[in-house]
Amino acid sequence: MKCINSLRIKAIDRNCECLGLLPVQLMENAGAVIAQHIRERLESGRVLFLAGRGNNGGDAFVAARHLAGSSGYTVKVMLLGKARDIRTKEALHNFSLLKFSRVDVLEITDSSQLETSASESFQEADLLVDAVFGTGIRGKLRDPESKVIDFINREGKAGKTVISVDIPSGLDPDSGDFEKAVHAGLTVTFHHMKTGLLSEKAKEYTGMIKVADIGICVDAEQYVGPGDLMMLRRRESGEHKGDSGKILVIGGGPYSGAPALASLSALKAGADLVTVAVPEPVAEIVASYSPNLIVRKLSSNVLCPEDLSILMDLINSHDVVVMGMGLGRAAETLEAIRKILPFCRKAVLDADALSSLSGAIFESLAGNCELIVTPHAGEFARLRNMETPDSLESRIKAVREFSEEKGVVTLLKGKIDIISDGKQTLLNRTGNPGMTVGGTGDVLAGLTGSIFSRNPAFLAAACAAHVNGAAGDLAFEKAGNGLLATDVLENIPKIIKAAEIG
Ligand SMILES: NC(=O)C1=CN([C@@H]2O[C@H](COP(=O)(O)OP(=O)(O)OC[C@H]3O[C@@H](n4cnc5c(N)ncnc54)[C@H](O)[C@@H]3O)[C@@H](O)[C@H]2O)[C@H](O)CC1
Ligand SMILES: [K+]
Repeated sequence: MKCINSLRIKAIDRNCECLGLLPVQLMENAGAVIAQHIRERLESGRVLFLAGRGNNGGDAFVAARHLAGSSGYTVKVMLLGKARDIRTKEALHNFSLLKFSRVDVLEITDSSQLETSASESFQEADLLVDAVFGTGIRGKLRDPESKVIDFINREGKAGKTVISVDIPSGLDPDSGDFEKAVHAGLTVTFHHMKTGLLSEKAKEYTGMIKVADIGICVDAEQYVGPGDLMMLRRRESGEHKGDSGKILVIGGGPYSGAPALASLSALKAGADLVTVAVPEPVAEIVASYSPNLIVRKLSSNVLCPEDLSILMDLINSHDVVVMGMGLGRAAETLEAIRKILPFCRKAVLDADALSSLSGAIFESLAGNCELIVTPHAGEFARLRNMETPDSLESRIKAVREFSEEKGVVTLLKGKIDIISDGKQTLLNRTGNPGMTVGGTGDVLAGLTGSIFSRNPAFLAAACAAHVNGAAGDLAFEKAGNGLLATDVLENIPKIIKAAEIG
């Protein structure tokens, strides 16, 4: 059964919104499902909704409005807080819909009200709807919410049906931990099972669990979108130089542009410091590309095992090593890469470096180097020693299996990029045919390394693919198929800024 955590839900909601499916529409669907479950358990009678100030409460407002419209029900909403304090615009939207004659709303601002005026509402009710907290619960419980949970459980013990909206209030949706929680008879959770609901300790609180479809479009979940970028770590004020990433790019040899593109891309994606280590003959030219780059000369005209001594300090003093672009495939270069990798904590391997990878290498890295590989279809075929399938479904399967088997994150570039860590898989559909121009892969590798320095590997690779394609789409608007890798490079800060992750 597919399980999901509260951060992912927020990302999917945001992706839905960017695809035109608004949170209030999802809330309307959620509330309608709750109303249906209430009708199935209570043909007529008095229903008390305990509504928190977040969107969990918003779902209850919608369900209350549905029931108020059906004959045979008396509907009361106990709002925990003042309507004017409702933070989430969606919940407020539904609260405003509640100003109907047939919905009685009680604002509970102080726990003492529960001992007096509000307590008979609990006794009179035939069914209670627990919508105090959903996936937005944080930290220690405060009153009146904490007291309301006691009241709900008291009535539940007295034999009343308690339906919990999304999560029994008080349970942590991801861990299932709780200080205290509602004992639900039925939990109606939305879209996917929540990991916390399946935990041993939560079992006695959830009652029967129903997973309800609320109309979330599969694209919001399957394709990288602004919601996923929202999950990236943000730069905090007061950070020190280097906190936003120190990237070591090891590239060049036959080519000098490739390592420069990767290095500049890492800087434009927000890295604080980028050092680029290149063979001696191209060092001057790479340095001439930009004063922003710190250039280190390797010992000869291609990367070779003797360079390890030069590189050791650099590897230790940088967060991520991005390797491959323009290195060429000389045997001594591939040998050098195999010697370097075990000393890296985080690495992005692209282009020629991928030719150095073999089963033994992957095994030697397991556990000490987190690796992201960014092959195109041809490089992926060489990595796997078999053709890269044509169909998207078969490619997804191949990428997932390869990633799981090798213990790496794979970003397989294509019309639709496929990103997997062997368990999760995301697709990316930003980008355009103009991006087949040379150098865009180098830009992507540097961008990936930069985001990876501050985020988990899978999320970093997925978001890098999205940002790179979006930067390429901006370039396409201006230059069509004449776009250059440097145009993509120039657009990266705009995309990063728009996603507020810079
Ligand atoms: N895609 C979906 O699954 C949808 C889910 N919906 C519902 O939205 C909630 C999540 O809404 P959110 O506003 O993020 O969180 P809550 O409603 O749980 O808000 C909590 C509320 O309570 C306050 N609070 C948090 N912690 C505490 C505490 N320890 N003590 C007191 N108060 C606390 C906080 O300030 C919030 O205001 C999800 O569960 C679903 O029910 C959408 O409606 C549709 C899409
Ligand atoms: K709830």
